[in-house]
Amino acid sequence: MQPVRAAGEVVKAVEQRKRPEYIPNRIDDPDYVRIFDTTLRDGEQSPGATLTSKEKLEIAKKLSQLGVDIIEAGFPIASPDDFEAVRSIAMEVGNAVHDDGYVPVICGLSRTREKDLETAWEAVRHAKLPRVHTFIATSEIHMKYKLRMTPDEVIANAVNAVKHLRSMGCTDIEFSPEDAGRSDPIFLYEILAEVVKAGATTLNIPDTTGWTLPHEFQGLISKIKANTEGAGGVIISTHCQNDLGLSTANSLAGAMGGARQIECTINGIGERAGNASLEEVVMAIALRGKDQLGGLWTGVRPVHIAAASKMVCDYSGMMVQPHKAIVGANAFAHESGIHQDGMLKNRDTYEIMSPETIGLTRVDAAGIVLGKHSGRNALNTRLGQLGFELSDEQLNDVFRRFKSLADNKKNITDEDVLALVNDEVHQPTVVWVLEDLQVVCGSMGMPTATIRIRGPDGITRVASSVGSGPVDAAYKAIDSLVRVQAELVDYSVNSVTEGIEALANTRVVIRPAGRQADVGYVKSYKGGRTQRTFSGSGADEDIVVSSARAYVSALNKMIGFISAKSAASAATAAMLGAASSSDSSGDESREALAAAEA
Ligand SMILES: CC(=O)SCCNC(=O)CCNC(=O)[C@H](O)C(C)(C)COP(=O)(O)OP(=O)(O)OC[C@H]1O[C@@H](n2cnc3c(N)ncnc32)[C@H](O)[C@@H]1OP(=O)(O)O
Ligand SMILES: CC(C)C(=O)C(=O)O
Repeated sequence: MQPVRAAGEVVKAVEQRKRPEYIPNRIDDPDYVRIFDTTLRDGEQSPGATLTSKEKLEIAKKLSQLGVDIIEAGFPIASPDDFEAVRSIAMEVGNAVHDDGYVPVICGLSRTREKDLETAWEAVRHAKLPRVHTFIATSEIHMKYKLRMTPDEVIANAVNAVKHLRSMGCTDIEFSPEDAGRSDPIFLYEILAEVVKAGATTLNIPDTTGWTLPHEFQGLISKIKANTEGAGGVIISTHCQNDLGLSTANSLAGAMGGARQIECTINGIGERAGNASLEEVVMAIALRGKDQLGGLWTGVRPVHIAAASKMVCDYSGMMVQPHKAIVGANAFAHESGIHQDGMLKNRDTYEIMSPETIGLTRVDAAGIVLGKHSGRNALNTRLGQLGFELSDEQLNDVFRRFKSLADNKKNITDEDVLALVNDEVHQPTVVWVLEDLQVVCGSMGMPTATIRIRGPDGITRVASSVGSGPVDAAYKAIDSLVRVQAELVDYSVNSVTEGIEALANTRVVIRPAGRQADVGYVKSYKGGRTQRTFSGSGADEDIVVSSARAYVSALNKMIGFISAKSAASAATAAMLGAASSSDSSGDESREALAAAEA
């Protein structure tokens, strides 16, 4: 087994290896696999992923930093903008030679038509290492229905295209028999042999519809390799679409079958279900190349993967799902208790690579995300980071409440944890009880709330207020009677039952503000101090009522804490609402409180 810390060393060692000199139809190291990135061509074919020329140029620079061998920059005949994007990438990125002599090959895609080929060559030819990639379909269904050509016409088109490229001075020529995965292998051998004779230097084998299985694709590649070997030097390449979710597996199987170029995209974006994901292919080879893939290696520097992934997400608008391998938000996050316990004891228990390997740094060394499945060890560790040392008994109490909170709230934040501890330690000694609430709201006029609330002295008071919305109006009405100053830190609503009459469960977190702002801080593990917070929850079919209940409950806890600190003062007594008037209006109660405060 390759332990993870040692895997980090393996990655570093790969990064320090010098890639073989670039020769189109030959690689002097038999284990070196070229990475051909087609994010800007196949990736841009993802519905809705259109990129501007400027974005393409930025991505190409990032790909060069990542160290991919070939950048397929676009399909120049597709539009003047595509042409310009490919041309500027060829001029700029294709001439920016790195200190170690590496510069990416810049490639443009083209049909077999002369005008396409000329446009593609014109777009790339100023790069230091220009390549044109031409293709034509070879499966029966494509030839018959799409191209409406006989197999002989397809061969003639392919051969003429390669010859035309040669005649223009292009010496790095990739040819793809589109839909090879569903083509007759005998026909493939025939057309591939012809294009190699005509001058093709790379034979790319596209599984255009993601139809093949790994063992099948490996077999196809090894037979193609055996059949073309006699034709002279040529590199075999894979291009696997992901329709059955097998693109990475098929690409690796292709490499095991003898392919020495893998086509892939950042985040696996591409036509339909996408393409093989660069980060998956590269990391699989980096981590398992030595022991399981016959010593294969690539020139990609994994430490730039996270940044490249983020850039492609941002520019293409194609978000990565949270559980995406390598680059998903959860790829290095651990939520369940048993895993968190393992991670805290030794990170190799649940991680086969560290996030730093792909250029990520994480705040929490063990990648712990508190949630429904967390255990005591994880919670206690986070509490320790937040500056708390709890007895076993206190931990058990907090843990019980933590579990019930996690049942209703997806993400448990540090604020939640702080509020739980504070709530547990500072139970309310005085209680305001929300009796009634009425709101008027809608698209006309000012949202208004009227509340009837009973104070700790047993007296019921009424107040009204306007606000920016019904919840805000209700909170302001409550504030006018319960005279503590609080700032809302967090507000969340979950429906705890299904259907139209679902029960809304609201949770708020508040902290003392204004005159009370200075009451009690805890040390934060990020440095500095964190103010105490107090949480409250309320449930009701009416979302405003549940919000008001949650707020009153949090206020009660905060008042309990403040009163414990200064129980004897008259001002505190007033603040707690211990005024003597009975069933009064908001104004009367405010006057009574003001008098008591004086
Ligand atoms: C598997 C792949 O991913 S291949 C790459 C796919 N990418 C793209 O298509 C994106 C860019 N494409 C485009 O902008 C346009 O399709 C263009 C500019 C290339 C062509 O546009 P149009 O000339 O209007 O043709 P249109 O797209 O409608 O049809 C494609 C034509 O190319 C032909 N064709 C398809 N592949 C090839 C090929 N490899 N070689 C020659 N002709 C081909 C088709 O048979 C069809 O011909 P027809 O019009 O005589 O029936
Ligand atoms: C142009 C070729 C390589 C392609 O994208 C495919 O067949 O999927």
